[in-house]
Amino acid sequence: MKVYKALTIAGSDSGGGAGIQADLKTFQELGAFGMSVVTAVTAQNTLGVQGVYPIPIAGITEQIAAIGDDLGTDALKTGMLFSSEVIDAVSEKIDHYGWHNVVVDPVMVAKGGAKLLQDEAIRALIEKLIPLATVITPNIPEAELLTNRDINTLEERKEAAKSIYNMGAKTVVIKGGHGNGQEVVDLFYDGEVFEKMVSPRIETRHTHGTGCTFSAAISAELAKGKEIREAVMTGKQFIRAAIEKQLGIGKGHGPTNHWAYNERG
Ligand SMILES: Nc1ncnc2c1ncn2[C@@H]1O[C@H](COP(=O)(O)OP(=O)(O)O)[C@@H](O)[C@H]1O
Ligand SMILES: Cc1ncc(COP(=O)(O)O)c(N)n1
Repeated sequence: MKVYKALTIAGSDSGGGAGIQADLKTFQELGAFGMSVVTAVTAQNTLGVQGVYPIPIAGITEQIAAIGDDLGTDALKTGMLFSSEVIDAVSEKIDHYGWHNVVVDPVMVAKGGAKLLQDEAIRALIEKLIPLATVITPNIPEAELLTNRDINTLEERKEAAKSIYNMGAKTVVIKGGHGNGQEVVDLFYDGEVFEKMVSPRIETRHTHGTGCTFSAAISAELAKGKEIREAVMTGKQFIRAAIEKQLGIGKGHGPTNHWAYNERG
């Protein structure tokens, strides 16, 4: 049996809806062997983030080396990286191991408002990590911070996608979960064509971990050798099912349902 390996380099969410936990569940559902590098531990649930405990840099680079020197990986994603020091160290290691199929989810702020990336780290993201990205998946507020401009119209979103592409990412997907209207439009750009990936907007407050799950699904598909566009389409189908059949747990913004895509829950 061919084993497809996928790695997540991200923060831990004790509540299980986002971060490392969402990523590993997604990898499992899509048939990839999941591995993880924890960059920070968060005390978190559906009500918000109660605490952030960053892992020391040596602890992060040793976890990456443990994987790089033994198992290797077919694809990886990055999520919460927290500081420019972590971004520098992670980028250096990705380069060192020559890892391809790199999905960058430029996580900055949790849905409840807690900061998951320090302000000054945006520069490191642009200079070090984005040039290594096969796919980058900012939401609209993240795309605004990366490009230093407001995004209100589709035209402005296209301009932002071009600008992020010019920072060195091979493919840019600006997600539309934060917009409003009947449809959710994720804008895909590969340097040649723009494609609007459209699905009905599901009315719900249970969207904790949607970005994490979406980027993890893309990584699992890339690990299996799928083309980038196809991987993003599957990511969109996976997250749509997960939101549609959300679990209704927790007192606040609940997690999505990682079983739903395979119709097991
Ligand atoms: N209410 C919704 N209905 C349908 N799809 C959604 C909804 N909210 C988010 N999505 C999808 O989930 C993915 C993550 O989007 P988004 O919520 O913008 O990211 P983030 O979690 O990073 O803020 C995207 O593919 C988006 O289309
Ligand atoms: C550890 C961790 N990483 C990422 C997110 C962002 O979650 P979302 O996917 O809802 O933007 C989070 N809340 N916690």
